[in-house]
Amino acid sequence: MAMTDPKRIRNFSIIAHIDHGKSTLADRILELTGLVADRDKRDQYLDRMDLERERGITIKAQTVRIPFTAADGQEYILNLIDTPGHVDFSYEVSRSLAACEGALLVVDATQGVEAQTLANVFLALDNDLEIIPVLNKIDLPSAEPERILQEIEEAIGLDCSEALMVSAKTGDGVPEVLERILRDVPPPAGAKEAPLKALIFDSWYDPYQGVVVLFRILDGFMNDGQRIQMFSSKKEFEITQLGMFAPEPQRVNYLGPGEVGFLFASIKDLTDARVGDTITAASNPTATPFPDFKKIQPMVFCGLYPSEPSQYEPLKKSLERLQLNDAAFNFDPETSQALGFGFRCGFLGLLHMEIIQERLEREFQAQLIATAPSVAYQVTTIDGATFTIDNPSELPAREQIEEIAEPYVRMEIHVPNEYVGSVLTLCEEKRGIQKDMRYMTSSRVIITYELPFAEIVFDFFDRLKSVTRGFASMDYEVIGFFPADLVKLDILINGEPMDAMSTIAHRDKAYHRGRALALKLKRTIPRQLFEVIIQAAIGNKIVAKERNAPLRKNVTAKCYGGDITRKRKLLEKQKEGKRRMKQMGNVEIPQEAFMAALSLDED
Ligand SMILES: Nc1nc2c(ncn2[C@@H]2O[C@H](COP(=O)(O)OP(=O)(O)OP(=O)(O)O)[C@@H](O)[C@H]2O)c(=O)[nH]1
Repeated sequence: MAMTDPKRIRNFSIIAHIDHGKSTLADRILELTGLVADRDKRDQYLDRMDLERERGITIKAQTVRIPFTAADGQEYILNLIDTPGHVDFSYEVSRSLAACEGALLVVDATQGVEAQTLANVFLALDNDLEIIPVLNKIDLPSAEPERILQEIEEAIGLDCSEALMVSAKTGDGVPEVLERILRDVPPPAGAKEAPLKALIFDSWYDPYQGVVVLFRILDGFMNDGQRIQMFSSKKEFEITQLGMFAPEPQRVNYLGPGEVGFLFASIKDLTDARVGDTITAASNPTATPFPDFKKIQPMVFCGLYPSEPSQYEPLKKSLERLQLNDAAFNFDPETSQALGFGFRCGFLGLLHMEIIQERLEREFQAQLIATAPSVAYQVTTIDGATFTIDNPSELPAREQIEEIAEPYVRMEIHVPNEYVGSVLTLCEEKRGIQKDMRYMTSSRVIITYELPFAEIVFDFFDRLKSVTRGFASMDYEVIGFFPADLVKLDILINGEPMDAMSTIAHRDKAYHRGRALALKLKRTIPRQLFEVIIQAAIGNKIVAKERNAPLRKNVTAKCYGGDITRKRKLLEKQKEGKRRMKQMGNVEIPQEAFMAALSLDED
């Protein structure tokens, strides 16, 4: 096979707010170009993992090479590079975009510009991409193409006079999308003679082949069998297989400038092929790697403990396997006085954490106790040492602390104007500092706040959703650590400190939180055969005390006169609860109690 002339290549992504139809449009494109025959067709071909399909989100970037005969009779190669669709993965999105020259900006014609539409557009503009506006779902009676086009022009400043109107569902307008990509997305401009320079925009672990690396060549070319070097670590590997997804993996002997492909090189560790790194030739390395390579840092942490000590080793193995496939996830052994031996795990954000926890339970059937998530804090002690803690129980004693700094995010919230008041109230309650508020259109407002990340970890998204009836969309990025007046809030059960339940709170809120948490725990921890005293403490000061009276009779005796269904329900519920109980001393504590800190404000 001859090397493809870069003039005949177009590399593009699809960017959109969640649910605006990115995956559906990708499916129609594959179908239209004959890549996925009807009988193999399954919806949302690009979302390969079951979990992603169930949740309807795209986590791992996937790419497809699409041969396409244009109206002018010429053969072209379109490389569609899929991007992850959630804020937690914005670095991965930006690296996928860096591998392209253009992007289809898909906007739902019934919804308009949302927070992640804008965030993704900015990432695309940062990467100098040609942006093609595409209005989707025009088959729906509620579509308002005129209004939405105006919104895009006003909010983004993008010329929409030639915007495409499509229905990814029916396929209407999709052929025009392909022709437009050929016309407007510039072909790649790389130098064939220059040293090899390729960008890693995705990588994952395959149990049979080791690490699979997806890359885009900027300059030079890559041969099967070649020795390559990872620029950041200078580690060298020999390519054992070079290929491309068409859409199934297909082996090739070489790839040239502008091409997108995958390689295997007996790489065992995903951290040796990080997204954003530059691949070059071991014999003749490039002097100019891709800029902005960064090792992504986890921002949210929680403890994961086996519910039985005998499950420690299996849990460790499961975590190791998950880590193989996710360079952004990390874990270290930790010991809790209350929970015993377990692991401190770090995630990019809350969604990432949920996904990992779900995968653990699903794929490895591990029984877990997860502690409430926390952010990292920077602590400076009076003797001048500064360090980061990712577990509230590690906070030194008050008298040793000079300063505690917590991470802040800058958040943009898009909301119809009737909900502005509720959003402001919520952000103020969460210690936010308003930075900006402007009308995007006469009825939609963009509110910008700086907020402590810790406050977001505690139930912010659910609250935002409920106060705006689901009409708000948001996007955020971490902007740095800032000092705050923070204290540790401890929980004691029958006088024993429960280190796994410690949280860090702002001094102004700690007292109220302590009381709310104690009350919530009283409700969550089932009554036992003896009295259970639940206390909340700040330093040595007890700020709340609740008491669960001992259980005297059989639980079912509590049920009203012989209502058998209710009785059965209660018993089933108890059984369910049993699976996730942790014996602490002699008190049985259910999983929900460890998460109690997350939803205090609703009560
Ligand atoms: N009526 C109509 N529905 C559509 C159209 N395109 C997509 N949908 C529906 O909109 C929903 C979201 O579409 P997806 O393609 O999953 O959206 P997405 O942007 O890929 O979502 P994420 O993967 O979560 O980012 C699905 O239920 C689709 O069936 C369209 O043109 N018309």
